[in-house]
Amino acid sequence: MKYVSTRGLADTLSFEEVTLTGLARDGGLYMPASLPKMSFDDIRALRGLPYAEAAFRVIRPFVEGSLTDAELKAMLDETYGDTFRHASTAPLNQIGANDWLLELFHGPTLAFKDFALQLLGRFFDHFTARQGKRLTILGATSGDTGSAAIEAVRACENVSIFMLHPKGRVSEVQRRQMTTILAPNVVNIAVEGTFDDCQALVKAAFNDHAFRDEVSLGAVNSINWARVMAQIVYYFTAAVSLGAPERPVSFSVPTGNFGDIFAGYIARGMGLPIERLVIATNANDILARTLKTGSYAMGDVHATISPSMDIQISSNFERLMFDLAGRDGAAVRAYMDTFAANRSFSFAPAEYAALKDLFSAARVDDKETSATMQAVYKASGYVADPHTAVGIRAAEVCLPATGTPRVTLSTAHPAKFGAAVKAAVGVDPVLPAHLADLLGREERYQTLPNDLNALKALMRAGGRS
Ligand SMILES: Cc1ncc(COP(=O)(O)O)c(C=O)c1O
Ligand SMILES: N[C@@H](CCOP(=O)(O)O)C(=O)O
Repeated sequence: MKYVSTRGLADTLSFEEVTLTGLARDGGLYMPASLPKMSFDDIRALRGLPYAEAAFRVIRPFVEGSLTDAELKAMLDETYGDTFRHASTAPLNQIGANDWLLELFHGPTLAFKDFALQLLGRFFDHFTARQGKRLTILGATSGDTGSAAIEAVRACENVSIFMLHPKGRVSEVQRRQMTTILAPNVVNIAVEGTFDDCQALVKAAFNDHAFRDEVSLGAVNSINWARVMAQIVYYFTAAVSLGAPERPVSFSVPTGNFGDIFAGYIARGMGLPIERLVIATNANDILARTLKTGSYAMGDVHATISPSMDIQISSNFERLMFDLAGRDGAAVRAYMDTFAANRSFSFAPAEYAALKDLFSAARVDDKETSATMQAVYKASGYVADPHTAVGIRAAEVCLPATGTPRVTLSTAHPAKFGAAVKAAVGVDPVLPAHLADLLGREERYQTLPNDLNALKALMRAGGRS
């Protein structure tokens, strides 16, 4: 499998190279040169398989030429074996006659990010050892990627990680999940700014080619194709559990950086019968507005009770733009240049029509999020986290109540957002045993202004200020 950049100017790479490269050198994101297809027979054959085996069948074509079957199998068995606390890894939980939650929070850091990052850590170990290379990871987090990435690489021999989070804008549990990991290869940085500022710093560091080569920069955000790839799998396992390929399924996906829902879009492109994909946003609604108007226009970042989605610039949207624009890198460059200059651009009419054909979208504010948490709790006793509640409400708004099953991705454990959950439903969600003493652990992190030079200096000094 070969990978091409959305901006059309960077080298075509193998899976191994893409995984270690992160952002393409032309500033774009890597995409598979063509999508592997799964026939209805292939999809049917996933029924009842252990998660790791289903993952093997879905992921195998994407890594072709970089990993042998035996290597991939071993990594998937390790990733989805003991590290997840639920026997079915990604269980479905029925909360209404036609409504299911796909619970993706049974991994070590209690959010869907573990599905991809536990695997990515193993790819890093394997490829850096094979190449005799060290990697300096620079990541940005609105709360969940950070802890999942740190957990995944803390024991990697050839990797160090610098993780940026927006100061005061992540929950206490999220912050502590990152800052209490005191391993020598982990540096946590609170940036005086928003998640978008953190993500812009990461991209600016990658676009500084001299610096990127000097420190051998790598990515754990969904900039890295391997992240999206791993997240494709659970769309297949959920859909076949509900009767696919004979019965189509719709998914509602709490969305920030557009990575998780983009994985659903890829699953559909591979042949999975997905009737509708719903983009569920909180008050940071750039994507819902884009669906309504055809213009992708930057707004202000609002702090919400679903803080992991407090994002305006959705990194992976560029991957969709690439497809909408007929995989024309020059067209994507023109859109991104217009966006950089004006903070907005408008899709050509045919592309806008295609976008609306592919996705629905809804904006769910904090009041509706809390009301949804209350309604779900009252109806079924289920305690949903606020991000999941955004997804549940968006499914209600965008999808018919009967017919095609509605599956909402449940992206985080409620205990990560205890204060918001308590305020909405009066229940104090309990952290699992391995995190029970989290609030008493020693924390270590540094604070930096939103400044690339300050960040580069800190990284050059190995995290010692
Ligand atoms: C709990 C939670 N839900 C949803 C999202 C949105 O996912 P994505 O950024 O892939 O759209 C995030 C962060 O990315 C998250 O941490
Ligand atoms: N919500 C994310 C933001 C980063 O998204 P990513 O999927 O690109 O890593 C977070 O929790 O950090």
